[in-house]
Amino acid sequence: MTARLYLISPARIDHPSIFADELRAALDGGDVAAFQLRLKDVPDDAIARAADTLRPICQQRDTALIMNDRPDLAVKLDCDGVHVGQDDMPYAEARRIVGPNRQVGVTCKASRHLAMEAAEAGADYVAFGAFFPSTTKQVTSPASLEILEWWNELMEVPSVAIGGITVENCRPVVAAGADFLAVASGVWNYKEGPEAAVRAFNEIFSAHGQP
Ligand SMILES: Cc1ncc(COP(=O)(O)OP(=O)(O)O)c(N)n1
Ligand SMILES: Cc1nc(C(=O)O)sc1CCOP(=O)(O)O
Ligand SMILES: [Mg+2]
Repeated sequence: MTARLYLISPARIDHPSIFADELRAALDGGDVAAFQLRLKDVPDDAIARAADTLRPICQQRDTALIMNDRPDLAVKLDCDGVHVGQDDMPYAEARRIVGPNRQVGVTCKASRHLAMEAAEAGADYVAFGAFFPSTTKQVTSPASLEILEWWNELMEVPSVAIGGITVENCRPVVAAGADFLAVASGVWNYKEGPEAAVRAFNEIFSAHGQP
């Protein structure tokens, strides 16, 4: 299987209806497996407004809507899943809140042990990072491609690679066997715009899948 794109939102969406046009454009660029609503330092009612505006766009394109950090809001706002980090809450607590029918993804940084633990507990995917310096988040755990290769050889649970991934630098990450590439800045700040970025990522993924 070749890689798929997992799009991460900007940390602030001040005008959901304006951002909706950007998201539509991005999803017009091609396949996007998931869109994570990753709003930081924003009140719950603003997260709810964004989710309500963006959910139908995701549903129309078959893109899973994933809530960051907050399993309670994933349920309340009818998201397809939640992503939790090591400082958010344990996997088991997130699963208890969202139930069996929503996805739970877990940040595993650059740790084989954390990833094994999450997969064995039932996580739907494990996220490794950061593969490159990021302008979105100050990253503290540089990850190397070997962890993706090792995981790909050994495990069925999908891997997500994150951190500073761009159209220009993504090829080795794809070749290492990541199932999903999670990208924020590399799409929203792409020189030719989000639609062109998603198209370019998908062209790289398809080319890699060719015999
Ligand atoms: C797909 C994906 N992978 C990793 C993260 C990072 O989660 P976390 O460590 O909880 O950091 P914040 O994103 O909450 O700042 C993610 N959000 N998504
Ligand atoms: C949210 C996040 N988590 C990371 C990790 O390493 O766990 S890196 C990161 C930032 C992702 O945005 P960009 O694609 O702009 O670097
Ligand atoms: Mg988090």
